[in-house]
Amino acid sequence: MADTSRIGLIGLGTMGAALAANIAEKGFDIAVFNRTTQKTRDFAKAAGDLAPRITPCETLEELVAALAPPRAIILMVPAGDPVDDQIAALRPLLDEDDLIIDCGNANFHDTNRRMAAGDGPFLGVGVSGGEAGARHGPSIMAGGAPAHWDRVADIMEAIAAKHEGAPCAALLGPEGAGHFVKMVHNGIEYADMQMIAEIYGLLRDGMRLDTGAVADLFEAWDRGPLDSYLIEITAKVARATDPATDKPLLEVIVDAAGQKGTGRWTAIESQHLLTPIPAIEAAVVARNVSGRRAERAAGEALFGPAPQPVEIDHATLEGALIAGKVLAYAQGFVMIAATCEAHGWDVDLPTVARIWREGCIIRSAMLDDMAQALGDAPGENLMRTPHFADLLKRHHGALRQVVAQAALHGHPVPALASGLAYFDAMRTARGTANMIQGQRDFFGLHGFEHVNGKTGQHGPWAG
Ligand SMILES: NC(=O)C1=CN([C@@H]2O[C@H](COP(=O)(O)OP(=O)(O)OC[C@H]3O[C@@H](n4cnc5c(N)ncnc54)[C@H](OP(=O)(O)O)[C@@H]3O)[C@@H](O)[C@H]2O)C=CC1
Ligand SMILES: O=C(CO)[C@H](O)[C@H](O)COP(=O)(O)O
Repeated sequence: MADTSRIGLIGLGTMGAALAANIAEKGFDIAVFNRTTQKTRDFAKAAGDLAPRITPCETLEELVAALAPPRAIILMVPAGDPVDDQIAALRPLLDEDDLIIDCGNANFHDTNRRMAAGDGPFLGVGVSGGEAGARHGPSIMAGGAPAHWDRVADIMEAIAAKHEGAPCAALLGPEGAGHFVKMVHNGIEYADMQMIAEIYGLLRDGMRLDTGAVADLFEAWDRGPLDSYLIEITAKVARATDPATDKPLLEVIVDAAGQKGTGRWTAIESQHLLTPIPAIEAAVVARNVSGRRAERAAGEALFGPAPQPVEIDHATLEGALIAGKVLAYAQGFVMIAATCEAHGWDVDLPTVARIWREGCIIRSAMLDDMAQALGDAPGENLMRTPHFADLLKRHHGALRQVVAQAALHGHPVPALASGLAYFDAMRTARGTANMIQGQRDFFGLHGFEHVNGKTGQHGPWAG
């Protein structure tokens, strides 16, 4: 096998196959390998015009031999042990300057560990956009050493989505910075999806809209300030029919959401950092609750169904989603900033907003303004930047209406409610934690700070 391919890829699943075809289409010779050989053969057979650029390999040795040194090999396999196992199998076959690029949804702590191991050049690269994005232009969030990124930047930029001609791909920082940003991207994705699902619930159970009317509404919203990929596909999902039953597809999909870990990791990490991201956390919790189907049914049998009819005008629902979305993104950006500080990384938030503008699942027209706002006010919470503060001033009333009406009529809207609670808490100069400090001191003599500035103070119960 001639060592002529520019790059290798392991893992021809949903994402790997699409990414490999994208790479070949952009003119780079690629060698591919998959654990199950038949998949490699099927991929090569289906390659059509791209076949001359693709070298299918049936062993790792063949893959390594097919690559021009210094080699670069993408891993597109499930996060966790499969990545470690694949690295362990590959490294002995590679030269010491050959580069392994993990393009899966790795936990960034694992990426930090793999880089620190010093077994050879390594990049941790988050890829977003699902199968279609991987095939035609994803958003690419990389972490690692600039010298390693430079070796494959031309490929990554060629295959990435473009926004106004600029590639949605960037080296965001050292170590696991790319996988960290992808993780927070997914956390925002969870919140965005959950808020949309909550509004869908109000339309379905509160206002008795059929799926066609739901689709019409989301299509209309996609032409306004909410213009985004998730709103667009929400309309398409609502419009779809189940071929087996001819019913609306949404009626035959079980109401229990799956999850692969990135949302949960975001929530866990935020707790370690003491950085509040309640809308994202609420969305993770909502997925966990969704899985408790038998318990929910038992609750309904005991207490009666919660959701009651409610009338909320469409403009108010739209305004609530606008405010909720801004607050979810604001929480995600604050979390990225906090982590950068903790790890000594210097991830540029406007760059993150720009490379999310196209290709990724949370792409949204609002990200243009977010990139601008974060650039104009470095270090500021997005919710206090002039443009988004103005949006929140205009729409927090709608969010409040929706959360209040939902609560009064028994509709669970945890992400919207958490977004609102965050907004209210972050605009309340005098909070209520003085009571908590008093209680802590009462039962544990933990001490409190006096308003006169003296710390380590105690109440009259001490001593
Ligand atoms: N699907 C999506 O929308 C997105 C997924 N990702 C991430 O991309 C990665 C791949 O996801 P996706 O393509 O959806 O997954 P798929 O399940 O479609 O494919 C997984 C691939 O990994 C291979 N594989 C699985 N386990 C092992 C193992 N232990 N050792 C070697 N190879 C293995 C499979 O090979 P085999 O054929 O032998 O089973 C298959 O080729 C994941 O980290 C995922 O989180 C990132 C962005 C979006
Ligand atoms: O990374 C992605 C999108 O950006 C993947 O589709 C991921 O699987 C989504 O997360 P989950 O499966 O937990 O919903």
